[in-house]
Amino acid sequence: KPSKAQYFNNPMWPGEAHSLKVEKILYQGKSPYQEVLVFESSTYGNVLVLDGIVQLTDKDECAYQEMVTHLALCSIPSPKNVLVVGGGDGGVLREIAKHDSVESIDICEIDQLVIDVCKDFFPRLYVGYKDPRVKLHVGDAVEFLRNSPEGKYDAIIVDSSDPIGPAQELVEKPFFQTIARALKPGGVLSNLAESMWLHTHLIQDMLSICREVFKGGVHYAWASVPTYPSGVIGFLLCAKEGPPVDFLTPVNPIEKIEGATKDGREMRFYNSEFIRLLLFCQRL
Ligand SMILES: NCCCN[C@H]1CC[C@H](N)CC1
Repeated sequence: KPSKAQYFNNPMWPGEAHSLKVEKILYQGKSPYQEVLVFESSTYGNVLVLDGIVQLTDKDECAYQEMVTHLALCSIPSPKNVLVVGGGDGGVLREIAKHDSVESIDICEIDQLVIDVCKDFFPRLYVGYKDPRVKLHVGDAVEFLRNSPEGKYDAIIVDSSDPIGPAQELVEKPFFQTIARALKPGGVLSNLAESMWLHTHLIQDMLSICREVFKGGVHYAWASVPTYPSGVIGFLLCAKEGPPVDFLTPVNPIEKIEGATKDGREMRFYNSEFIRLLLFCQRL
């Protein structure tokens, strides 16, 4: 059991710690990559923790999964081939599946244990794997992307853990170059991009790398996720050179997705009013 002092030692957020009241430990184990913990909290439902870092909770996962997915997929007219890097819990798969234009969804997750644990304890996320368009690859995403055909994907979503440990190389230039190579001209990337309160230097580094690699434009967006440090998480929205992409003027009919309340496709966070507000702010 870590000492109280050790709680403040995470290099991603030194000097701060976050706590949730634990009702019951549901799973505790270790994969070749990380320690995996699932517990039932008193106020946020079930919680997934990897190497001591909260990855998602039942209550607020919708904000992250919807935003990291729809900010990208709503910015291109009709996404067909989509790749998820990481995302082993299945939440992003669930969100991608709401887009009828999508024909194939590849997912490359390095840790099979994360998938197995989410199957048992996060059914509302694991439902993403039920979609027949999903093809799961368990392995290293850098390797997977290197072997992917050039220009295969309309959109790539990098839903990784923090850039320490297994995900360290996912914020370096070679990785973004392999992403750009795998995207179609005018294809889009939505990439986890940490907190603007805590990681400004990392975000600046990622922005400058992405501005070199993605000539179609780079934007930083964020969402409120109360159980992430500082209560917000960011996303880098990048477009590969080609047909113009305007992230602030969604071309993919959001109403069509939101309107489809059939079979539980309603949104719990993302909505077109919100985007219009963003548009409005952007044009002030
Ligand atoms: N699909 C949920 C993945 C969560 N991604 C990360 C979890 C840890 C956070 N500090 C940053 C986002």
